[in-house]
Amino acid sequence: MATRTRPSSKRCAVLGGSGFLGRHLVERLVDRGYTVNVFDIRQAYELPGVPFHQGDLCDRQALLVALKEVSIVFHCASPAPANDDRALFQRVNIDGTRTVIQACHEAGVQKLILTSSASVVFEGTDIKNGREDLPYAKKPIDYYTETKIQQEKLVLEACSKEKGFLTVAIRPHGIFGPRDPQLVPILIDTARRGKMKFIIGDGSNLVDFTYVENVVHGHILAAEQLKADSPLCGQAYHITNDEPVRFWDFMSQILEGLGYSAPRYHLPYTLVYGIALLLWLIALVLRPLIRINPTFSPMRVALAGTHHYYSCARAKKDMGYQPLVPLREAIVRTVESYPHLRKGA
Ligand SMILES: NC(=O)C1=CN([C@@H]2O[C@H](COP(=O)(O)OP(=O)(O)OC[C@H]3O[C@@H](n4cnc5c(N)ncnc54)[C@H](OP(=O)(O)O)[C@@H]3O)[C@@H](O)[C@H]2O)C=CC1
Ligand SMILES: CC(C)CCC[C@@H](C)[C@H]1CC[C@H]2C3=C(CC[C@]12C)[C@@]1(C)CCC(=O)C[C@@H]1CC3
Repeated sequence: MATRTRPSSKRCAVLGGSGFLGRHLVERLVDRGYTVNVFDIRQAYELPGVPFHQGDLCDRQALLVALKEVSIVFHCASPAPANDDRALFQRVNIDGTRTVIQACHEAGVQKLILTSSASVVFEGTDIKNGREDLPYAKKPIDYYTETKIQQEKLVLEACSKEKGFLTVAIRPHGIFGPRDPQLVPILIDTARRGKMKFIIGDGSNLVDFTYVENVVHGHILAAEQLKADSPLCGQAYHITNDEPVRFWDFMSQILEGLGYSAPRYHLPYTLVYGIALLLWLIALVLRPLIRINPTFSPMRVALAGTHHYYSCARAKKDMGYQPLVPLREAIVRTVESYPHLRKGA
């Protein structure tokens, strides 16, 4: 094997660095004095002093260029969860992650920080203050979750103190904040189409929504504290705002903040879930002829109608994690960042 110069511990690469979380991570890393390479299938922005490498993470040769002399890799690339393309999830989240691990070995990378998801343990039923020792979902609710589970296992199993390759998985939940392409835009689009009138269930279910800067903070802490003698090696960590909130109160605050009415009428959870499942099956059967993506997918209905909040005690204990931005402030900042989605804009 060719001799490699030892990479600086502040030299990193962000895979998926054009995405919502990835870009916030890149900006914070640059602020903290890291040298950052961005790798993504598309280039969404330019940042002075930040080289951009466009490529597919399934392409090992393309990855190797971006990983040259890098010591830390943050892997936060994934197809969007709303996508229903099983083959794409398999290719990117599973095969692609194998390729990332292999490329890290070849490039002499020392640490791999994976953005996993708290939903790897979610099966569509209540989770209250769930800890990381909950078993992976036996019946994952969609292809996204199924492949995030396999991806997390691959990364954590690759952790090897002997080889000097350390890995950790961060499991955020319900990330939101400026430039998020999912939560706020989908919510407002649904409201504009007159479909945000109903609360699914009794509205008392508690959920974690996590401000993007807190998720970034969790990733950087993990990278800085991941050492051969630390408890972080090969472990998964929930990173949340540590302030579970009623799902429908959170949605109402965003809606009202942007000038829309909050939903008021209740519909039984099982009825809505049954309809969502039926529509999903119809969409599956019709797929060869037409692609339909119903707004209320079974996954979204389950997320909207059950408790699912997670303990981040392990992250507090092992890496001194504390959310930096409280929920109330995070909602204000988020609402202010979407003037174009305000009612009447
Ligand atoms: N948003 C959330 O609430 C949560 C997200 N996560 C995880 O956080 C991570 C980041 O999510 P988020 O920022 O919301 O997602 P984004 O879709 O905004 O970012 C993911 C980025 O990865 C890119 N990408 C997709 N496929 C490939 C590929 N084959 N090669 C290179 N780049 C690729 C995407 O490009 P393109 O857009 O063109 O597909 C996109 O730029 C993901 O791993 C996700 O699973 C976990 C918990 C919650
Ligand atoms: C139409 C409304 C009932 C819901 C609108 C908001 C939803 C789009 C979001 C509410 C919870 C979010 C969420 C995710 C995506 C966006 C929501 C469904 C994830 C599935 C993103 C990826 C993950 O790893 C888990 C997230 C859970 C919460």
